[in-house]
Amino acid sequence: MRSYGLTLSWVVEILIIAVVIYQVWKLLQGTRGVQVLTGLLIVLVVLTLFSAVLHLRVVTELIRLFSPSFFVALVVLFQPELRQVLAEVGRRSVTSSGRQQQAEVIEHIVNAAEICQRERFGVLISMEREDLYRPARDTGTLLDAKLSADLLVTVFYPRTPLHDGGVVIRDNRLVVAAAVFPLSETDRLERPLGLRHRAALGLSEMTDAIVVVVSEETGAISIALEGKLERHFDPNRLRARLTEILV
Ligand SMILES: Nc1ncnc2c1ncn2[C@@H]1O[C@H](COP(=O)(O)OP(=O)(O)OP(=O)(O)O)[C@@H](O)[C@H]1O
Repeated sequence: MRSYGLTLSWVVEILIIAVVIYQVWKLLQGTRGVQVLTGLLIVLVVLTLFSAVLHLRVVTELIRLFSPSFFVALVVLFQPELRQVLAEVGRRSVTSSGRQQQAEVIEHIVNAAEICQRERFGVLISMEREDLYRPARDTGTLLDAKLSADLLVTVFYPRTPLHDGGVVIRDNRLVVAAAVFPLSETDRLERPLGLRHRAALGLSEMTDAIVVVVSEETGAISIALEGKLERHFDPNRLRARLTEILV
């Protein structure tokens, strides 16, 4: 019986391409680039059909020449979305030891926030993810110490040299303390919230960091994420929310 050349590797290849196309399509739905992509594809398909039917040799040759640039244009056009997908793949492939480490980091932060809330110490903690905010390293004091709740409470103890400003945590290291974060220019910050919260918000607008704030004045715990301030956490809710975002 003729197999029409359909080998197992063909089937696998077709399946891979179908899955990739479906995932890319799902991801791009609703993004600003999808109309441009649809437009480009329509133009390309119509031109290819026309040139095939009418034997337009020059147009066919031009399409053949410019097809590779089309894929480069796609990468440029969807650079933010592609970055997001790759980051997501990276996050999903976090090993169980990575998850364990993140759970420990969260525990240190929650314990420190609880103590600082009780003692009314102002706290500003950035948990870095993909993006690295270089100015924090330039303005702050480099520590690169293993993270612990005690270390955080010590750093934010008032009237000590490092308590002013924010700390940056990457993985399970406290990288820098007394760092200056960018201030948000939003006019939607509620009245009693001042510069500490504005700095948390500012950093979350510029990077993908999760920023935890404890108010010196009220002890209220907040999270700044993607330019939004989530407020009124107690330690348990803070643990649950950070776990939801990170683990
Ligand atoms: N750009 C910044 N980067 C890092 N930390 C900052 C920045 N601006 C202010 N801070 C911190 O915030 C403190 C001032 O807090 P301020 O009282 O204005 O803010 P707040 O949001 O009202 O905080 P709280 O509720 O704790 O009083 C500063 O002493 C400093 O530690």
